[in-house]
Amino acid sequence: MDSQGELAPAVASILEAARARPTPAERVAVTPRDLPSALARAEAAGRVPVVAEVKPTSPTTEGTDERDPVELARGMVAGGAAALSVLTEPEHFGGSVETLDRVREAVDVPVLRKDFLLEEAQLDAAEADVVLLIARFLDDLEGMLAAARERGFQVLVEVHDREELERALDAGADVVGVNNRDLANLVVNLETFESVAPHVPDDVTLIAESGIADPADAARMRRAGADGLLVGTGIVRGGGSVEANTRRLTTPMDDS
Ligand SMILES: O=C(O)c1ccccc1NCC(=O)[C@H](O)[C@H](O)COP(=O)(O)O
Repeated sequence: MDSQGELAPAVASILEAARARPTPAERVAVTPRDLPSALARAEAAGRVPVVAEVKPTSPTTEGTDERDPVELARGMVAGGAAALSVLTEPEHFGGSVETLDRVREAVDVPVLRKDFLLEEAQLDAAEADVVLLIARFLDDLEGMLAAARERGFQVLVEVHDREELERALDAGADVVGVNNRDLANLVVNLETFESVAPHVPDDVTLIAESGIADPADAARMRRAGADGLLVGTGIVRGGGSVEANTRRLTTPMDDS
């Protein structure tokens, strides 16, 4: 075990690749589309607020999705997604900054850059509306949060337990994601969100991440307090078209 706790070999490999990635010299400045408002608008329109993820592959997925990410993104928006997430990590998730650029150009909803950012200069690799910062991997979370906001980004701070939640709140996070995937073994368990959510203040936008496979899972996460749901696999590998899979999740069940 290291200072970041026990990590699955795939996660250690993701971090090693992130440390080795070259950083851009020029600083970006973005005018973001607002994520909390987009989630609220979806809810007001009677939809479950879903952030749908363009996720070509991952350490827990077989094969690579070769479909055009822009077509997938358009299908997700047509299916009612309030916002999108685009993986930009290339080595383990098949993502790219170019994909993010193309998707953001093609849609008008907020787009989250999903990556494993470890240092300030890595923020400058892409223009997105929201960037993900994973509390576990950032000793100076407050510094990275400030650096991201200075560039105009909104920030989703990801946590996995109450201790990380306290660090995120102390650092000033106002959008928090609780990831149901255990970084030690990559197993997803929706109880993770349920155990952390009650401790999140009401004025923080709260997102449930990972392992949401069907409308019953979505309703369960909403009942536990999620303002938004981040869904990748259930939409891109869900059996039907991406549009149909997204609509299935954005349509409330009777009890949600
Ligand atoms: O998805 C993985 O296999 C994975 C492995 C190691 C670290 C992170 C990983 N996923 C990142 C994510 O947080 C998810 O892509 C995202 O929350 C969507 O999850 P899902 O709906 O379960 O695809």
